[in-house]
Amino acid sequence: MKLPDAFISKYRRLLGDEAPAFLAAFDQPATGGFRVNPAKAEPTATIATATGRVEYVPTGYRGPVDGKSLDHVSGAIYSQEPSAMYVGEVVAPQPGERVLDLCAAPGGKTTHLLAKMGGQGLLIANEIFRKRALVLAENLERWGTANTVVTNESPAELERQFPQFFDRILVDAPCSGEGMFRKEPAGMEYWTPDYPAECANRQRKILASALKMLKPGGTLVYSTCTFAPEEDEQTAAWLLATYPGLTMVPIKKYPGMDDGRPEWADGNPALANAVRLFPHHIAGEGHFIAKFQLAATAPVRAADHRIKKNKRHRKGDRQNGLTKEERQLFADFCQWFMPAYQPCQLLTYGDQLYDLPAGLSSVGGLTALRPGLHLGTFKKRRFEPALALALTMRPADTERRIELSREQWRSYVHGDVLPGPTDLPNGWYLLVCQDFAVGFGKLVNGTVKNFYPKGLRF
Ligand SMILES: C[S@@+](CC[C@H](N)C(=O)[O-])C[C@H]1O[C@@H](n2cnc3c(N)ncnc32)[C@H](O)[C@@H]1O
Repeated sequence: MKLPDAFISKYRRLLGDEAPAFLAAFDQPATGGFRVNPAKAEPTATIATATGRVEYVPTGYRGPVDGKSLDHVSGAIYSQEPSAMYVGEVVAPQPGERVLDLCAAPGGKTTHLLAKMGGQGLLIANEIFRKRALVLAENLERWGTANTVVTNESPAELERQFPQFFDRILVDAPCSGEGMFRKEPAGMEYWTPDYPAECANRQRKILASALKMLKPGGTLVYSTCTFAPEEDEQTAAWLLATYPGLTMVPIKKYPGMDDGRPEWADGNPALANAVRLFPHHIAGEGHFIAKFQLAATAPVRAADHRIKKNKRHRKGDRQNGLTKEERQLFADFCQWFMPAYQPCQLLTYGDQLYDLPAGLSSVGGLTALRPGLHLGTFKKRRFEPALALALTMRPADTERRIELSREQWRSYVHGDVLPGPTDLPNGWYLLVCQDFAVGFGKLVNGTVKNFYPKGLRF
């Protein structure tokens, strides 16, 4: 790979004797991997093609991912290169906590955090760029999760809405991406000797917002996929120098992981608590991770978070934005399909019905692409369940299910109408293939009408 000359001389200077091995790693192929979704059936077909486990991530494997496979499309796996997987382990969110993933798209780390939270608590996944936020929403929908709100906001706007609110915050920052050069060599075109310092400036602004949202006693994880000390140790040093309430939390180092380099910043020995994953020491593309804890001194904010109500939904006989007719339609659907379902807080956005996770009383003040679990759409006098709901379910969660063969699943994701059982009553069914919930179908007199979203068909 033709690396920029200034990049080569910079790392020769920084790494000395190690530089040849570091630079040679850029000529090796990129490392692939995937994590398994613990909330779904085991993706045995993809695991069978794995080349090994990721030693430091219980759900992590090395190996290729087929983006059109049943395992991927049903959200049983997420494709992620191995060194990026360590970030979720370091954040280590607990079930029931409030977690913010501030720079979340396309969602690799978010899905990892969600898996660790086991469906309990609240996760806000934010992305500043709308197009990327839409991809994030789609990836999280496939992973299948009820306790997530996807927002498309600037860190500064979120900071106004969530003062001292979160137990854990991840800032997986936009960076100079030197660890992505192998996978996406085009990234080198943006690289100049000054680029890391420009990125560092932006990172400091994002981190300043993040800290305003962290509860006293809470933890902040800062990570990048670059090797540049300006963004890595020097940003961590800036945090410690600027916020006296912050201390660095030591991160466990597995074989092949390096300490942070205090000498690449202001010499503060605490910086050694950070971790560096270098591609010439451990198989992966490369990452820097630092973890901080905020002192538990300031008063903690009250538990319930209130933001403006969505004005659209205050009129008439509406409760939480639902008309009487809509409430009835959804109750009828629940009775038929999921009688045990206990919604947290139903809420409508136009004709879309969501279940807002506990801990938020509304998302009216935010640009929320997914204000919780997308349950479905109200059409003229009927309710149509959403793919997102199907993908949060285990087949055993409903008796209204129809098994598809692998060939039928291929026809389903292609958008075809399928032959169905003739001995079942008409109505909505969860379609299941090899223990994975794959979507909804409507059985009408022995035919399964296809409700797989048109934009996802292949
Ligand atoms: C390294 S990527 C995040 C990757 C993601 N965490 C994952 O694991 O899939 C950084 C993200 O920060 C976003 N970003 C760029 N500028 C930003 C800003 N000023 N504030 C917040 N996020 C920003 C980028 O659009 C990008 O999606």
